Amino acid sequence: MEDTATFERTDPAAPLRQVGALIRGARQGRKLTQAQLAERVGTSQSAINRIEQGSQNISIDLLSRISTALESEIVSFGEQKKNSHLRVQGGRQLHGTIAVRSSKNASVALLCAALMNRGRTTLHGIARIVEVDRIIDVLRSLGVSVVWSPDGQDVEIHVPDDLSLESIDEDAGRRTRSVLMFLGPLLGRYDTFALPYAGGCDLGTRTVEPHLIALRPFGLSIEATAGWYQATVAPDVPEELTVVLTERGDTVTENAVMAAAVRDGVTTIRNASPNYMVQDLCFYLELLGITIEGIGSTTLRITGRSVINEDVDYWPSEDPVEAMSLLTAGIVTDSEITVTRVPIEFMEIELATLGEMGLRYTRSPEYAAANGRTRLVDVTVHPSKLHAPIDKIHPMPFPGLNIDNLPFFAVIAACADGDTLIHDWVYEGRAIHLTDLTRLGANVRLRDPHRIDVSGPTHWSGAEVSCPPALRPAVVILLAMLAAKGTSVLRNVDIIARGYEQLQERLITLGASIETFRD
Ligand SMILES: CC(=O)N[C@H]1[C@@H](OP(=O)(O)OP(=O)(O)OC[C@H]2O[C@@H](n3ccc(=O)[nH]c3=O)[C@H](O)[C@@H]2O)O[C@H](CO)[C@@H](O)[C@@H]1O
Ligand SMILES: C=C(OP(=O)(O)O)C(=O)O
Repeated sequence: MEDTATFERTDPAAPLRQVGALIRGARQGRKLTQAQLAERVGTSQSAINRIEQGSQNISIDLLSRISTALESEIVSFGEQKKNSHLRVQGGRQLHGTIAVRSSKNASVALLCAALMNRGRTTLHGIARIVEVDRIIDVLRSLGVSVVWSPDGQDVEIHVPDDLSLESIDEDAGRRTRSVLMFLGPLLGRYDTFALPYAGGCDLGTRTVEPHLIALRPFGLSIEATAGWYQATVAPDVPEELTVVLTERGDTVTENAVMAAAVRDGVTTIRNASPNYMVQDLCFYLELLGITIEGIGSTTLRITGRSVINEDVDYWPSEDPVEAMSLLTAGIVTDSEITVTRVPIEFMEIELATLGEMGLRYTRSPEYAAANGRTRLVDVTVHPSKLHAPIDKIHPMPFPGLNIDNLPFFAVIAACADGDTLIHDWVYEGRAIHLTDLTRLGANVRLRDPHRIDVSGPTHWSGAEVSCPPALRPAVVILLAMLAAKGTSVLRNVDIIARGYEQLQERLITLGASIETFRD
């Protein structure tokens, strides 16, 4: 077995944390305490603790002694990147407390929005995930200075007067759908520009048409040619504008909000998404001096400024989808765990639905997130006898059951007594990935590309599964492996890091047995 790290991250503290996590994983895999490992390599337990946390520099010499003690090559130099896989010993109860981190979707929106500010933007506690790295790569290729703090927690962004649009990192741009959110900020600054076609999860066709419809009233017209969106911006846009979105989509709303923020005028946006990432974006824009009425509703009235030059600090709020993922880990392993910092406004329907399925849970009084606006609670789930809901489970734009939280109901329904119909009307191809649960013993039947029937309870059994090429289904399979007695292997798990920061390592702190290995 090989546990190795390759250093590709833009966050300077990331390699240390990555190495620390690999050491912790390999040590736990060999059932050694920190004190026992310290004794084997001739150092102190506290030094091993700091190394595992990624908060202490480590010499090549000590690294090599640790590698020998753990019979594991922790770091390889100069080799090609190898695919990562997970080996899970499932069927164990989890215990303890785990905190939700900030969201992928707000982080990427805020990074794009920072393009509008000529002053300094510091984003605190930003999610350290691959999706963030990709957007940062694109920003840097445009000449934007993006600097991580030494502890890797915060990024400071300075935008130059002129962006080098011609040198945009095409490859990074193509791998993230969020690059679409450059449209809104850029149309406030340039008459013509080009962006590479946007990527994202393999969820079936995801149209860009709603973005083009939303931005047309701002003067934007787009021609799609050979893998590029060629944008042209007309000059004479009326001061007072009303934009009606044809879809209540999250990133399309963010694009319209940014286009409205970066112009002198008043824009009313109807059928806006009031979802969590849109709210985070609006809170940041308010700090930039933009007036926004109706935050959290479907009608936004925005008074923008064509020149924005403010030094601001912002803390994106906690991720409701990560909250759902962590709660699901507790639910499907029949455990009592506490998930802290749950953004409750965006989890209420999920918890109500779970309550109807028999989940016993308790929640703390509310407290404020670091942004001072989002309401958080701690949720403790208790082992429960689950039953299928009477009605089908389906998502809706906020305030409905979150579209990205839906896949977690598949593995939960598989633990519940009875038949559950799950209807993912949103994505053309996501429900299909959930049929991989059958590999672990679940009874999941695909009615059509949008609907699955799940019959439980499941007698889970360990299996080897190739990771689905979609973020949430990938995590759903991993969580099912935690429930399945015996050994499972999840192959090619790199996609998980697109949206989760050190998920495997954090599940290990709850008592999960997960080992990372490479080809
Ligand atoms: C970076 C980011 O923030 N990504 C989120 C964002 O992606 P994003 O905003 O890119 O979502 P899409 O535009 O792909 O919309 C998702 C799907 O929902 C459909 N749709 C959406 C709204 C609506 O009123 N009617 C409708 O039919 C779209 O046609 C599409 O098939 O929103 C999605 C839906 O919440 C989430 O899964 C993504 O995690
Ligand atoms: C679909 C998702 O994200 P993206 O829009 O980044 O593909 C997701 O977060 O589940």
